[in-house]
Amino acid sequence: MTVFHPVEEEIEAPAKPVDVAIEVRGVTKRFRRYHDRRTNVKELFSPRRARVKRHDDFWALKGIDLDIPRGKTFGLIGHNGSGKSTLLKLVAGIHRPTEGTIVAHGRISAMLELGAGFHPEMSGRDNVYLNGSILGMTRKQIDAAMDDIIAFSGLEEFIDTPVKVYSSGMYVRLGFAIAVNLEPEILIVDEVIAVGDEEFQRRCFDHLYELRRRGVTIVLVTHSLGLVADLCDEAAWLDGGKLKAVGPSREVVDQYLSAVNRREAEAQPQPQPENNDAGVPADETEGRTPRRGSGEVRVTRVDYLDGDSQARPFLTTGQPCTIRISYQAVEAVPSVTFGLGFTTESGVQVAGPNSGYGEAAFAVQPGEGHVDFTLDSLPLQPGEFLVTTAAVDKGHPYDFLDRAFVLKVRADDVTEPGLVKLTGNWSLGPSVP
Ligand SMILES: Nc1ncnc2c1ncn2[C@@H]1O[C@H](COP(=O)(O)OP(=O)(O)OP(=O)(O)O)[C@@H](O)[C@H]1O
Repeated sequence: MTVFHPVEEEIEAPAKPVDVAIEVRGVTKRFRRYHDRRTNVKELFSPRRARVKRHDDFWALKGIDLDIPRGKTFGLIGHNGSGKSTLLKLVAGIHRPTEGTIVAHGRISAMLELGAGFHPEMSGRDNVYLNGSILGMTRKQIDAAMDDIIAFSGLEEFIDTPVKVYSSGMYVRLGFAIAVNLEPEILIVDEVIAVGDEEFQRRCFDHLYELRRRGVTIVLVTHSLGLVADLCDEAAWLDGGKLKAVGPSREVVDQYLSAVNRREAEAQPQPQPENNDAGVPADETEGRTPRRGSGEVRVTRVDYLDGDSQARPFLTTGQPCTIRISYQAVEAVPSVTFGLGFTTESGVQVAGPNSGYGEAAFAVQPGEGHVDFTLDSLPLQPGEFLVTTAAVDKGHPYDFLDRAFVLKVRADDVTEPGLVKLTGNWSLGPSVP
């Protein structure tokens, strides 16, 4: 699990900048993907077999230029397969770049794949010595750190057992305990912390914050964007092996989230009243949602519009939006109050706005029409909400559709805990000595 790299190979320490821990220059990485394309007997004996191409070149990284500042915590984000782990492995010296150079100014301690860097037949304790010596530490130095490593790992009872019997969580515990306690100058962590249990993860993060305070350069790959925004000073976004953005972590996370949302919106068909069932109540399509009411006015669909009045498959936290309730009235109804209910899958009622009773109620003419509920800023946080619609008059239901629609909410920036985002102003009062 833990791979330590002393200052060596292309990771030389020239008398160069003091403010950059890792310099990545024009780095590309090509992987050969081998495959046997002989799929039938005829092909197997064909003389042309020799000319069949047996591998593809795959460029996992393309022309990466990056400076990772010394003493900063740096996050790498991007889709699955975008090249994050490959870049970490190049920095850790596990792979060599196909083109370009990587120079690391400092002793690297890396926590990459589960089990890498451990000898399975050796005990946890002996693996600590092994990793420590690879890192260039003396036995005395390792002895001095041993108690802390064992305590941090919580593996007191297993430390003299061969690591081959460890669970994946135990590997992570020992690996992280070694990586952070052997005084790295540059710590590289690839997602593996996520394997540990809740309590251990919290301890890891506390320790990462502590290392950060001590000025250790940390490079982190994670899919937790909140963590990147919180813990990291800067971040880089990789997309298809290319560097898409680099800069202050919150800005990069926001750009990435916007792009993910855009992609999702493009991938999903826009609800079209004529040919799409997306906004049609479930009972109309599957006959399963409880519907009640006298039926003079019936809700026919719900659409979600963005601030430009465009129908969207989802709405965005903090952005202006309109929820459009379409209805059909079989006769003129002088007083209709329209209402919406938002409920989580687990049944928590989040909000229930209505258009107002009595004087404020709408007079509806026969035929089709719609009512808009418009918000300057959507307070719902990302997730899926079940939407109930109601068309009533002072307690008399014309139409009530219980949780018949789904509203998807996405975020363009980092979200807060909870179902809703409260916007308000904070101010500090006078202090009393
Ligand atoms: N040793 C290898 N041989 C061939 N292809 C590889 C090898 N290692 C990685 N790849 C390919 O390179 C691409 C980038 O992989 P990488 O693991 O760096 O992505 P990632 O951004 O870390 O993804 P994830 O978020 O899923 O961990 C992938 O398409 C992967 O299949």
